[in-house]
Amino acid sequence: MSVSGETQSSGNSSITSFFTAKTPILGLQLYIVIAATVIIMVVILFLICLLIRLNRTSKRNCIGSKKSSGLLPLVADVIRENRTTDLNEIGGKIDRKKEDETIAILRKEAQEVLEIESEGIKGSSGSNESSTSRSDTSSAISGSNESTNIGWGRWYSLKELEMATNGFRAENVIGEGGYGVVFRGELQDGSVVAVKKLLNNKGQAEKEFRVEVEAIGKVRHKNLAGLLGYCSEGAHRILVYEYIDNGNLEQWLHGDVGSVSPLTWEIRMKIAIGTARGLAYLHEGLEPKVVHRDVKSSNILLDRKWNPKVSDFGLAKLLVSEKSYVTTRVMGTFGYVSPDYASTGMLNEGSDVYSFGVMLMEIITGRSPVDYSRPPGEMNLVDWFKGMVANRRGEELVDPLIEVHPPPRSLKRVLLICLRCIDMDANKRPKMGQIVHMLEADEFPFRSEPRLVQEDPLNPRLAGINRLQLATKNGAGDDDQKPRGR
Ligand SMILES: Nc1ncnc2c1ncn2[C@@H]1O[C@H](COP(=O)(O)OP(=O)(O)OP(=O)(O)O)[C@@H](O)[C@H]1O
Repeated sequence: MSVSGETQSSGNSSITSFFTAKTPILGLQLYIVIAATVIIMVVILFLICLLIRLNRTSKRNCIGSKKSSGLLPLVADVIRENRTTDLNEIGGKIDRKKEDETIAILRKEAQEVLEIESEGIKGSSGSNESSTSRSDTSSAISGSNESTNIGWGRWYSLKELEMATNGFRAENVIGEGGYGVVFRGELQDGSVVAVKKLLNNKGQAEKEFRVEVEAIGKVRHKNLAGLLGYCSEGAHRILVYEYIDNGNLEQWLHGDVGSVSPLTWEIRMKIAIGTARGLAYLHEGLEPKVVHRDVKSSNILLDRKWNPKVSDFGLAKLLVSEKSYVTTRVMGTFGYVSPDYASTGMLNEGSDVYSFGVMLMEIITGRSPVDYSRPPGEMNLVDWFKGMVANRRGEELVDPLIEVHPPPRSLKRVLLICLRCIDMDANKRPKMGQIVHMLEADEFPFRSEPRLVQEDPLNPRLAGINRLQLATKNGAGDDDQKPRGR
């Protein structure tokens, strides 16, 4: 018993001395080295597990997005993440729940457009000719070897677009912008499209062009002019859009429409809200978000029911979601570009919000952002507008061509929305989703269907502006749905 006890104690002491023996590692005792190694391994294992977990989550998100791709724009959780704390609204706080509802509605609207298209039903403009649906267009030349379905839309051959536009004839020209000429085109089945022939002075490579167009083409919302497809042959770069048949907002605001504008206050607000919805969808309903970069009245197309459709994605660039801005060449149109974007070239949604604010001022006043024909203090719309509001002369801002003035409370609210949009501090500007919500606030009495259709669209007072040429070419004179000057 005592021998075995001695043996045991000598065993214990040899184990102890083994573990307490000094090692070559910094002269530390063995048990300390073992303990440190174990701790390090546990930490490493923990980190590996964490990484695996994170990786799985991101893959799941990716798969989620991919599942929604194809025809469906990528709708991501980024909407929630993008929400800033800047929710102070005029006269109170924006209700977050309502804001959520707004985003949900935007998503639903996008989904509806896709469903309509996939069912091959005509678009929502109410006109037989306008808003040719993608399915219509797809079926237009089905059977042609040259046509290719590209998932979200169509690839068009140069030949069929030449045929559609009578060889890109001058008579088919709807208008010309900084990026090319827009033609009215009629496909073989009679459906009408807008064919935008890009200047391609960049000599953009086919692949680069295709990548950009593919990204834009998937975007669908009832307040966005939908891209139906494209053509890329040789040096030709052509975009094919749904045709919106009632001109653009600039023409209606600044064209010769007579002494009373067909754009009543209610119609103007309908246009403002629809435009805000389209932009909110670009900013908050897509992943990666899309900044338009050239929000202005000539890029707001109108259908016969005064539904606005934001057009011209030629300038739109996709933003990578991790970045809050991208630095790029300053683009946009004089008078609409936010001072921060112009001076730094830093682009984010706030630049669009500023431009939207200027456009809202234009909608209220009927004045162009820059008008050299006015007295010096009134040439710059933003400066004049701010001065008028500061001097409590808001009532005088309303376009004299608006026959029935808005209720003072509604007017005041919209004036203040304008001012918030053009805040010099880009971070203080509201998000487009918030603007939708503010514009739709209950105080506005324009929930009911506005006076949509006015009288003679061929009013000679409109003769100088493009829309009349458009209307005439389209045979719009026979359609009693079209807007009329009074
Ligand atoms: N999908 C469309 N349906 C009907 N008309 C269109 C369509 N897209 C553009 N237009 C019209 O074609 C004309 C030229 O448009 P475009 O977008 O090329 O130039 P812009 O907006 O006037 O100038 P910028 O290039 O500086 O944006 C405008 O009158 C516009 O209203």
